[in-house]
Amino acid sequence: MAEIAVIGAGKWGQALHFALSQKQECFITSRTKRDIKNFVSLEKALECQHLVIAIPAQEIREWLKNNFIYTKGQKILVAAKGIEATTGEFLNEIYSDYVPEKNIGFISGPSFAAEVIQGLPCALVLNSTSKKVYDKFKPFFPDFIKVYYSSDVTGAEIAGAYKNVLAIASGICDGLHLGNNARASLISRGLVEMQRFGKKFGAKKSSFIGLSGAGDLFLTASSTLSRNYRVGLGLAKGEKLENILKELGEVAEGVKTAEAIYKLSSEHFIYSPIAREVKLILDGKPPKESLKDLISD
Ligand SMILES: NC(=O)c1ccc[n+]([C@@H]2O[C@H](COP(=O)([O-])OP(=O)(O)OC[C@H]3O[C@@H](n4cnc5c(N)ncnc54)[C@H](O)[C@@H]3O)[C@@H](O)[C@H]2O)c1
Ligand SMILES: O=P(O)(O)OC[C@H](O)CO
Repeated sequence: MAEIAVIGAGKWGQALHFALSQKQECFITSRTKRDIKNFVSLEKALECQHLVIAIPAQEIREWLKNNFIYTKGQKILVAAKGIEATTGEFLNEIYSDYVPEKNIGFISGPSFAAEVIQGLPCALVLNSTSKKVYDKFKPFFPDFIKVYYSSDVTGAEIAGAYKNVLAIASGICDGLHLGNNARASLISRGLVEMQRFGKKFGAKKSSFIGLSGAGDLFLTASSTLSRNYRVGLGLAKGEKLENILKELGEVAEGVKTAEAIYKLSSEHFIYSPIAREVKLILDGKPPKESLKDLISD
């Protein structure tokens, strides 16, 4: 029996499959058949003792409900970064109905799939309340990926999801040609904002200044390799969200996560001005008006 399989063959699933195939055989599966080495059926993938699930945040509840059978005590790594918009639930809350906490971990940190799939150096954090999950998965990773351990699942999840919303804001800022000063201010205020949001849910401060927070935020909010940043660029040009997403053809988790953060911030009275303006812009507010409101706040 193979040891490890990736479920979901999008950009990140394929990059993780490439990385995890360096030291051992690694299977991959997805809902549509792909021409990838070691592509197998879902049934076969689920027989593996170690699973890496790279299905986007907004889809995972339905996918788990319809496809997931947890009978073998598998160890699971969740590779998505997002918060469910309809409920405001974090991924660890959704997965808790299916997988015991001691057998699940969450990947975070700056990691563009396009670079990982070229074997370029990368540092990730494996977040789990059980260090045994880290101990199991760490040996599977290739030498070009350094994997750190953290027990702060909530902090890593919030940081990874929130930075996508801030990357949209940063894309808008650059798309409006507001300059480097403005972008640096936005990113640093964004870091404070996500930390404040995380505190409300019991996240550790240290997660926000490390790889999961600042690391991933600096990466995503300053590169056109980021889908979320590119959504921001399109919005600044006045393009319709629907068209931007169609052209992107890949998931930009920040779009739905902005809704989730807006909902959670309203319910828990958290001051989240940047995420709020991103949500309003996604709903049609002109970006220049948002800027005025942010500065005068
Ligand atoms: N691409 C990156 O650089 C990167 C890096 C780190 C984390 N992530 C995160 O990983 C997740 C996946 O991103 P991606 O880059 O692979 O996106 P993608 O758009 O390239 O692929 C998404 C994949 O999910 C599958 N999928 C979508 N809905 C599904 C459903 N209902 N059932 C089964 N499969 C479904 C699609 O078929 C596709 O293969 C996102 O949460 C993203 O934020 C991406
Ligand atoms: O392309 P994005 O914006 O989904 O970002 C990808 C990763 O999360 C970067 O770490």
